[in-house]
Amino acid sequence: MRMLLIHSDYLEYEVKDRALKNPEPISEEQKKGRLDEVLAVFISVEKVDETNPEEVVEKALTEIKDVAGQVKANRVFVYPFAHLSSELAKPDVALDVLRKLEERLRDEGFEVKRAPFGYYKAFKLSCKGHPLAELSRTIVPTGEVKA
Ligand SMILES: C[C@@H](O)[C@H](N)C(=O)N[C@H]1[C@@H](O)[C@H](n2cnc3c(N)ncnc32)O[C@@H]1CO
Repeated sequence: MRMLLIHSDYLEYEVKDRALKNPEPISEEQKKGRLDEVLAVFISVEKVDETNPEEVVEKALTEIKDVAGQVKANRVFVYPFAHLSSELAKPDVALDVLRKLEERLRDEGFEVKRAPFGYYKAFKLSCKGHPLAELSRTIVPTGEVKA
């Protein structure tokens, strides 16, 4: 899994078109979304993650909690983003991982939104620009090699 974490004044998105034959079903209200004062986490779920998705979710949770603690963010925006890796996991595995990560972040007390999966989306982001505002993390199941 590859994550790009951007501490932001806000992140907002608007669904434009489907990017997969079977995108995630969404309600009318999910077609647009915004969070202010948010840690935006752009995520590519990778093929290697398929060997142990549960472990990758927990490792991603640990990393996000660590960064959120450092930048003092209590809101997280989980944003499916297929452009951080050339070794993408299958969509059904990726969606399951992202849904589980969203759930676990909520368990830990974060206010969480997740952008819809399988769509082209317009988005606006305002990065805060402080030294920890732009970070990346690579996570793999134990025993796998980071590409
Ligand atoms: C396109 C661009 O504007 C938009 N932002 C986009 O990336 N859309 C992606 C993700 O929502 C999702 N998706 C599919 N596979 C994956 C994966 N392995 N990991 C994460 N997302 C995935 O399916 C879409 C097409 O790849």
